[in-house]
Parts: sequence; structure tokens; C-alpha cells
Amino acid sequence: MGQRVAPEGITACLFDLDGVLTSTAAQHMAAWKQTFDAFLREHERERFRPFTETDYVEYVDGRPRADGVRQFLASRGITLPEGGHDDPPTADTVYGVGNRKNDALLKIIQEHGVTPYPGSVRYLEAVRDAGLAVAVVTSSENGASVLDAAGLSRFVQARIDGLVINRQKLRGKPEPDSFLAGAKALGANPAQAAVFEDALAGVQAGRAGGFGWVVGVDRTHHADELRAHGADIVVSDLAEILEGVTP
Ligand SMILES: O=P(O)(O)OC[C@H]1O[C@@H](O)[C@H](O)[C@@H](O)[C@@H]1O
Repeated sequence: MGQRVAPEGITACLFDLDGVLTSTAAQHMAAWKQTFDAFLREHERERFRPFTETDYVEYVDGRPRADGVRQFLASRGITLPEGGHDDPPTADTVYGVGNRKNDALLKIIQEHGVTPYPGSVRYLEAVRDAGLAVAVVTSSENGASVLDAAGLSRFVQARIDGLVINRQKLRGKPEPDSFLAGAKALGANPAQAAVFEDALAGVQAGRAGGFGWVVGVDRTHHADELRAHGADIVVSDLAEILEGVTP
């Protein structure tokens, strides 16, 4: 057994990926901004208002891709036909816009690579040494490749990603379904599992699922909002937990 990494009774850790383990949240935000700004320029014309970080946090962050498209466009009074998962990125459908964003994301990732947060790697090592089970629970359909590119797959016993969510028809965050599936895959009940999340929709999902410990990871100075949406504690880096500040 290694050092104490979580409160008594926690046997499983469920990590969100983008923004918690890897710095890819900023890359997602950049890809969404590129996509939505081009879309809005065309649709709002002289009434054009750019996609902001606040829009990202409120309507897109942490949610499955198509939910992000729907939620944000609804906030601007725009409804698109649904289309289908294989729509070309040129299609003005929910899935077409989502696929446009995915092309932009893959280009950004190819250019800049994927970096794990050093504090998160330290925490994953400590969790492994303490004998706790690890799942990654991400809305991203790119979850497996991002984990591999970051060199983090070796820590992970179960992965619930956007592809699994689609296949099993799970409701996306802020609903708790994907985290519940992660806990189940590790043989833990919610009270025995900790959730680590940087997105408001994610901590909300952790609270809704009745998980034993919900840790908000604040990379963008919105600690109060993370608490208000259900985080038990908020850290700015996972290594802070090892420094004894919390459990
Ligand atoms: O488009 P992807 O890779 O399937 O990701 C879906 C969502 O995954 C989440 O992890 C990100 O926080 C969101 O920004 C992103 O939109």
C-alpha cells in the first residue's frame, strides 16, 4: 500500500480525461471556437457574436459532441436538422457541425501533440501504488487515442468514452450514466468511487450519481462554480491531493 490518496472507503477512481489528465481541454475549446465562429459568421451575419469561453463552459464542456452542438446553437436560437453520425463535415446538421469540429480538433492535436499534466501522472502513480482501481470516463470519441498519445493507457483498467456512450446509448454528462458505467466496470458501487472532473457538467454528473467523493479540478478559475455544481473539494492540480491538503 502506498500513501493515502482518497478518503477512507474509496476503492475506485473515475477520471475525466480532457482537462483532468491531459491538457486537451484547451484544444477542444479552440476547435469549437474555430467551428462555431465560422458557422455563426454565416448564420448571424451582421448580428455575429463570437463563441466565448463562457459559452464553452456552459453549453459544451464535458458533454458528448452532438449535445454540445445542440445546446450551444439552442442558446443562439438556432435549431439544425439532426442528420446522422456519418454526415460529411460540410453538412449543416448537428452531426455535420460536430464532424467539422472533429476535423479541426484532429488537426490541432496533430500540430501540438497531447500533454499529460505532470501532477496528474504523479497522482495516477500514487493511486496505482495504493491499490485503487482506475477508469477513464470521457465524453470524447477520441478518448482512446488521446490516452495513448499521452502515454496514460497503462494506468487504466476500464474506459468509458464517447464511442461506448453512443454504442450503449448512455445519457451524456451532466447525467451520471457514463460514470455509473465506469464504476460498474471496476466492480465498485458509487459510494466507493471518486470522480475527478474539470467540467461543470461533469461534477454535476458526479453529484447526481451519488459518488463517494467528487473532486473538481479547476484549470480556468471557476472553483466556486465547480463547488456550486456538486464538487466536494476543488484543487487546481491533482498533485495537491498528495500534498495532504484534502483527504
Ligand atoms: O468531439 P469529441 O472528441 O468526441 O469530444 C466530445 C467532448 O469531450 C469532452 O471531453 C470535452 O470536454 C468536450 O469539449 C468535447 O466536446
